[in-house]
Amino acid sequence: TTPQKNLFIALGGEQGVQSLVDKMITAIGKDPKIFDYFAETKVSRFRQKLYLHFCHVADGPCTYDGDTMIDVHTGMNINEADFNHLVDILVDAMTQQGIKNTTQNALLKKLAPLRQDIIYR
Ligand code: HEM
Repeated sequence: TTPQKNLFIALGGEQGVQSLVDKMITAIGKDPKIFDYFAETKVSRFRQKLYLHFCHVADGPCTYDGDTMIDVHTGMNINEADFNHLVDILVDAMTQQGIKNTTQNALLKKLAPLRQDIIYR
């Protein structure tokens, strides 16, 4: 047996990742610090694309067909504090869902390199 399963499976598969995305969207909707960025966002598309993106990043059986991280975040001028804040929202969602720390860290490690494509664009 392998101690670390496929990350997508460890995150709870389709249901688990969908639920993470839903929790994040709920949290963003109530968040005074970053809600303004999303004020004009079409939630149905964001929900679908964020799911596909996480699924793809976590080596799940998905093809991400959304815009590139650079393209989508260009013009937003997201700073480090706001980036970290969204990561905190993700961590809270994973913790609420009972995802263990090693699994949380594995996803965060895969997302970390994207930071440079997202901030100060
Ligand atoms: C690891 C961090 C992040 C990832 C993986 C990520 C990923 C994504 C994805 C997959 C989309 C959908 C793309 C599409 O519609 O084609 C998206 C859209 C968006 N992201 Fe991010 N994002 C991250 C960080 C952030 C941060 C820190 C902010 C702002 C504080 C942000 C603001 C937005 C907004 C406002 C949209 C919607 C754009 C629109 O309305 O079309 N993102 N992001």
